[in-house]
Amino acid sequence: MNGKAKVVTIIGAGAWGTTLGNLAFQNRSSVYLWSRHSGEDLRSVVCTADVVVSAVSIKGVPPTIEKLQKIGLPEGTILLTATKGLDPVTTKTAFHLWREAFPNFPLVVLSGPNLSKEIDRGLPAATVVSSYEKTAAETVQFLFASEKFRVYINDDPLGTELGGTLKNVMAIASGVCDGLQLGTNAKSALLTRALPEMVRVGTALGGRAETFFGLSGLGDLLATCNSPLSRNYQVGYQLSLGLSLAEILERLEGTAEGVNTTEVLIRIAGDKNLYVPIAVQVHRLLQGEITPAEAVTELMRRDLKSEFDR
Ligand SMILES: NC(=O)c1ccc[n+]([C@@H]2O[C@H](COP(=O)([O-])OP(=O)(O)OC[C@H]3O[C@@H](n4cnc5c(N)ncnc54)[C@H](OP(=O)(O)O)[C@@H]3O)[C@@H](O)[C@H]2O)c1
Ligand SMILES: O=P(O)(O)OC[C@H](O)CO
Repeated sequence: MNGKAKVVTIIGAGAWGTTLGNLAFQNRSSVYLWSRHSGEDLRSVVCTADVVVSAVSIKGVPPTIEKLQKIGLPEGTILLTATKGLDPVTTKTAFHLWREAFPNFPLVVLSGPNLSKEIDRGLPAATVVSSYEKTAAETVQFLFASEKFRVYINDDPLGTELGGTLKNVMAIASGVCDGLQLGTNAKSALLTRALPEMVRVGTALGGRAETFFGLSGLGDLLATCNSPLSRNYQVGYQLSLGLSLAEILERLEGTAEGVNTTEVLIRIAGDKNLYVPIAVQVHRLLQGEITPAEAVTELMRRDLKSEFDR
């Protein structure tokens, strides 16, 4: 299948699934946006699709995979995952879960600095689609690319996905930084130190270091850590105002994957002996063990070290 795909089924009618559906529709694809609440038969909309997109949050990935395994997809269907999270049970990324479940299907990751509300307004943005199968990546590239949405490809799906996943933890820290009005120097220091922390974890989990310096790593870090549109940033910002995590999540519009990702990341870091000082403080903050101000103090009073150590 070359050029623009004709039939796209998007599983998950949340903010991101809806935005991706609109992008594909504007490119003249036939788009089915499927939600658990739509009442539509999933089998009928996936079995006719050239591309099946999973735009569900990480907690929805295992049940979605289970449904599709029961249905059985036609050979050659391209699977595209747009989730940015870590599975709390296995600690795996969505790419890993999809790969294990559908080893013989072309699998593509989409990740980048993509705040859906900006894309919905028609503002220009760029993203990355990544796959070990270049033809599948190119098909997805043409499926979504437009003058408003520039789509790059690469062949590091894990690194691409982990950039988008790990930056959510940093976005919570960034929201705290802004909420406490710590200033531009502090924000710059935080984001600059966040990137090597992401690289350390991301490469330990199989991503390539260079990928984290691209759109799906640094690009998404900058977008999410600087925008009040980010749900993860909002969590950090509101924690800094003294709200409890439970209060924040109750009022939050949509999913903040970083809350779960932080917890899983701390487990991974413990198992693999990875140095993740920012994530540790975000975790303690989310657990209610320390205040936002104490988290900042803890980061500032660590042993002095060489800039490029560990
Ligand atoms: N919003 C963005 O700007 C953006 C951009 C890039 C990436 N992402 C990523 O895309 C993913 C979805 O984000 P979102 O913004 O669309 O979230 P959202 O608006 O909160 O929607 C949640 C989505 O997850 C699905 N879901 C939740 N629990 C599920 C379960 N138990 N079983 C099956 N499906 C379940 C929902 O499916 P139903 O429709 O069936 O309810 C819905 O599609 C996240 O990993 C996020 O990090 C979001
Ligand atoms: O609203 P957030 O924090 O999930 O961020 C949305 C996207 O991941 C930004 O690229």
